Amino acid sequence: MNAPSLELIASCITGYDPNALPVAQAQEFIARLVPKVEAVEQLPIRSALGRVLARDVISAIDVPSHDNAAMDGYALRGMDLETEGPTLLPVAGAGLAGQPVVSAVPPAFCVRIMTGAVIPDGLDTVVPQEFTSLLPDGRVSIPAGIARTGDNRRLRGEDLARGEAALHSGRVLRPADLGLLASLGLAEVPVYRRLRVAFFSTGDELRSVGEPLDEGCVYDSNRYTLWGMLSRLGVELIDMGVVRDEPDALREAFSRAAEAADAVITSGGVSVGEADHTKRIMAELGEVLFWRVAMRPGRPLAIGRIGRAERSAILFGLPGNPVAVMVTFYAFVRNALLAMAGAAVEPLPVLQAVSASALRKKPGRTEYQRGTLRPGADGRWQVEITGSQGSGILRSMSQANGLVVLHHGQGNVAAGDLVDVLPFDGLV
Ligand SMILES: Nc1nc2c(c(=O)[nH]1)N[C@H]1C(S)=C(S)[C@@H](COP(=O)(O)OP(=O)(O)OC[C@H]3O[C@@H](n4cnc5c(N)ncnc54)[C@H](O)[C@@H]3O)O[C@H]1N2
Ligand code: MOO
Ligand SMILES: [Mg+2]
Repeated sequence: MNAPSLELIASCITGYDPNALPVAQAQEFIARLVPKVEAVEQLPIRSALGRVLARDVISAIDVPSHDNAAMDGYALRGMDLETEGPTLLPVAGAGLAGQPVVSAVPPAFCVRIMTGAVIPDGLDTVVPQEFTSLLPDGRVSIPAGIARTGDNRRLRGEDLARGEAALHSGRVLRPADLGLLASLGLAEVPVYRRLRVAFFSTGDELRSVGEPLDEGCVYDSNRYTLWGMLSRLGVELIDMGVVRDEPDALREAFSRAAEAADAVITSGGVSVGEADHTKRIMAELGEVLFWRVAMRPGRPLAIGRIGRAERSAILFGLPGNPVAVMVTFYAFVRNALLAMAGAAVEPLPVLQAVSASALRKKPGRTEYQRGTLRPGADGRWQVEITGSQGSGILRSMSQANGLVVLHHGQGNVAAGDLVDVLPFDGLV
């Protein structure tokens, strides 16, 4: 991969300011920076759920392969329908799904037909049996005006015609897609190899769950939120644990991570404190642009590359504060990893909701507030902020079901104003 330098990418971004980069510019920068995996593997379709399709899938057959009935009833020729009075037709045979009518249907005859059965040649209309009556002489009676030519007929190729693209490369395969692939008779599909993502927490104060909590320490929660968010993206996870705020330990961890992974995510040590070595070590081993993104939470953020050119990994040095980790993941890392994995990244759904309270907001940065979305009595969505918004307060994140996005240029919000909300369900 021929990777341009970070400075070159940065210079392409208009009005680039490393001290207060607007979120949209940071996203653009990252989109230019990330390479896409190239290796492709062939997988049985069930194993491909959640994986990224690596080639367009073109249908080799018509689906369905024949015109067939959409209802249980009688198949007939539309031209035989009387306009005045009932239509009376003798029955020439029966067709079931998988057991077609074998002989030709004579003119002015109908056949008994079940849903999914092939419509015999020459017939074009299906009348549901509940609209008909069977006369003692064996003829079927269809009242006038209840049937029209072409009713209840599913046409050959109406789902997918031979030669049509069923799915495009970059598709993250969903349950309906597995069904669609199966309906084409495909047992396997080509998908990109899974993206490998290494992650670790940095900080002398961090203890892992299961360890005693020493004086002045906190449990490492970032590896759990990251694990959760990454798991939902379907990437291969390499959990490298907690790394102490020591340059040698960090050097060793970064080198190992860059060898093993396509992307490395760390939390902590990217600010200006005395133990904030992460950024410096990243710069020593790779190329780093340290931004103060104009956002809250998540202002300090180190993005770059690490390792040798031919085996370099993309680096996301996230701030240590637990909510900043999640917000920066949603704002930048999610889409970047999807793009690296070969996925066609779809814009996230944004809802407009009525803010239940006034919100203080300074123009000139993007703010993300944790909120609860509920349907309001007037049919509009309502959003209420979930308590303290400090970037170390995980509880208000856990209580929320979405992030209120207060945009770069936006100022204070009054109670009753409409705000944009990113529902968590769409996020990861
Ligand atoms: N003088 C300045 N100080 C700070 C600034 C600044 O601009 N100037 N920015 C603040 C902001 S905003 C953030 S966010 C943090 C980012 O700090 P670091 O990335 O250096 O992270 P740490 O200092 O290592 O930790 C910050 C905070 O988060 C806790 N933490 C860290 N890792 C974890 C973890 N895995 N699990 C749970 N909690 C974690 C850590 O104990 C600290 O309390 O800097 C501000 N300071
Ligand atoms: O980015 Mo920091 O999270 O505002 O505290
Ligand atoms: Mg710090």
